Amino acid sequence: MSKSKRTGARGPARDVVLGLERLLVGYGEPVCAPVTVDVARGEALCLVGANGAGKSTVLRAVAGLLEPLDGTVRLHGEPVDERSVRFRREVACVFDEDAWFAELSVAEHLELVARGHGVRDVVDVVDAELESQRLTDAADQLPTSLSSGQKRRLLLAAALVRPRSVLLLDEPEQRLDPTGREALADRLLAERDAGTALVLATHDVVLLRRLATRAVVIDDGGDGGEGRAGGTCRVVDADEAARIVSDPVR
Ligand SMILES: Nc1ncnc2c1ncn2[C@@H]1O[C@H](COP(=O)(O)OP(=O)(O)OP(=O)(O)O)[C@@H](O)[C@H]1O
Repeated sequence: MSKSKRTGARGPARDVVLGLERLLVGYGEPVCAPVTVDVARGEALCLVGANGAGKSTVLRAVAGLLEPLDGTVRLHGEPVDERSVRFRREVACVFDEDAWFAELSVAEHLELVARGHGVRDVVDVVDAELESQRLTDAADQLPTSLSSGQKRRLLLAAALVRPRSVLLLDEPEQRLDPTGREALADRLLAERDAGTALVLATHDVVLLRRLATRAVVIDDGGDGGEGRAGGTCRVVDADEAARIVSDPVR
């Protein structure tokens, strides 16, 4: 695929949605070097790096779930505030969490999320997403009775039945079989091309190659993630990121 196709809306008319400015994250101590990057409508920024590099921690700060140690995250130029209605309306997250109401079925969960976000035609929207996630046959099951891959697809469905301009995903490929990974890549590509700004942590080079417009490579400086003295966060193009993920010792 040509670079111009993959870079989508990048260019003079970029409409920046998210801005990370010398964002430093961690738990008391930084887990990685500061990161400065922005993401526009129709772009997908991938966060790549070894286990423990800090990808989820950066995502949590972008989602407003973790106070940065330093620097800022801005949504449409305003500092991120997870409590703000605009932020919650615009930002959908797919994190690795199992938070289900024990007594609600798969379909009822999705209907609750869609209704809570003011979606019209809730039943049609939920049915379409169940179909897209291959969960139609499981619509009446309780989420706790789903397989781990099905639970993952339910989390994704919950983010996709509601309005959003930003989609944050933490290793969305986890626990999906090859068919599920292909479907995920197709779905996220359509999402990106519809104008959503995506930020995702991933180890999946296929997803990276198909989806990324740019990437942040988080490198712990070879110290196994304990110290950050030699660590870097580099913004690279998608091809460079794919090379690094395919061959991490380079
Ligand atoms: N709640 C926490 N409290 C303290 N340290 C944490 C916490 N969560 C993660 N860490 C540490 O922060 C560092 C970065 O973890 P993080 O989960 O962000 O890495 P990651 O790049 O997402 O890794 P992976 O690819 O394994 O998912 C690790 O050293 C981890 O042990």
